[in-house]
Amino acid sequence: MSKFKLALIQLKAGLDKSDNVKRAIQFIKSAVVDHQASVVALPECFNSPYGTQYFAKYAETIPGPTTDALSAAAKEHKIYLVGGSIPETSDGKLYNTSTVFGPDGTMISSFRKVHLFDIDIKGQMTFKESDSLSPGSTFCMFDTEHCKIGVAICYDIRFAEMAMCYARAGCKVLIYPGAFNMTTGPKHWKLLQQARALDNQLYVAAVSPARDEKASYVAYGHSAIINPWADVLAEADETEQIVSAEIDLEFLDKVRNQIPISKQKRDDLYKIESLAKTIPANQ
Ligand SMILES: NC(=O)CC(=O)C(=O)O
Repeated sequence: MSKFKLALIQLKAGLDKSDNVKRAIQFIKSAVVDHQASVVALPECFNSPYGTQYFAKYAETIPGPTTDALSAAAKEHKIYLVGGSIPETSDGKLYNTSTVFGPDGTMISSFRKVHLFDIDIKGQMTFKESDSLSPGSTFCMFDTEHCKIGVAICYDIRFAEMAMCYARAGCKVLIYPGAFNMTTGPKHWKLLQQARALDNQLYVAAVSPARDEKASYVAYGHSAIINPWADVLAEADETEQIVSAEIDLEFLDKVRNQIPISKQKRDDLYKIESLAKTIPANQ
């Protein structure tokens, strides 16, 4: 069980929620039949366009119609399914939430985006998820017969500590449903995946919606799977498609044995107090 196939579905999500879900389910079948995937992931906000003006309108409870469809698909195809994310409504609040289903269709975990995407790059990209969403405050990791897999959403990939926590907890694959944009995507999307893969010597997969030039928020696309050596194993262009790659846990062990950084960490030094001791008092 040291090898398995991971497939990412770069879905084009439009205004019609039921059509988005229907097409996601068709693509899941194709990920299994055409790519022999046993772990499949959908993009961030796959049942709704991405934008603060849409979250309330498209939000559902969990469980709800969208997650019921995901559960049935996971059961039908006997796969682990990382259900991208959907706008979730709970106790009068909205969250950007990912759900994970096991091969029997049971929801085995869920995750609410913990770092909300609030940025302001004047004249290029201003976005304030916190205008409508609330952040989650727990992580999400699930066991498979292959390895532990961690899930986080989009902006969460910028926070190296979070990936490190997952790695230290034993995850060997991190899956990020995400929707970077045309300002940050070309510069940061792949670099961040490679950085997290290399920092933690694990596999990183990031799965975007396909690009829709007419949408109010234009997603970058380029879903990708990176190995622990930071090689790009698979990368989409901007169009709707599936990309897949083999996850090889023996290769991961080889990299970790060759460059054994996790055993060489100096946790005794990684504290602000250790800096204070180094800096002469008069500076
Ligand atoms: N959309 C996001 O959450 C993050 C993003 O686009 C970025 O970090 O850049």
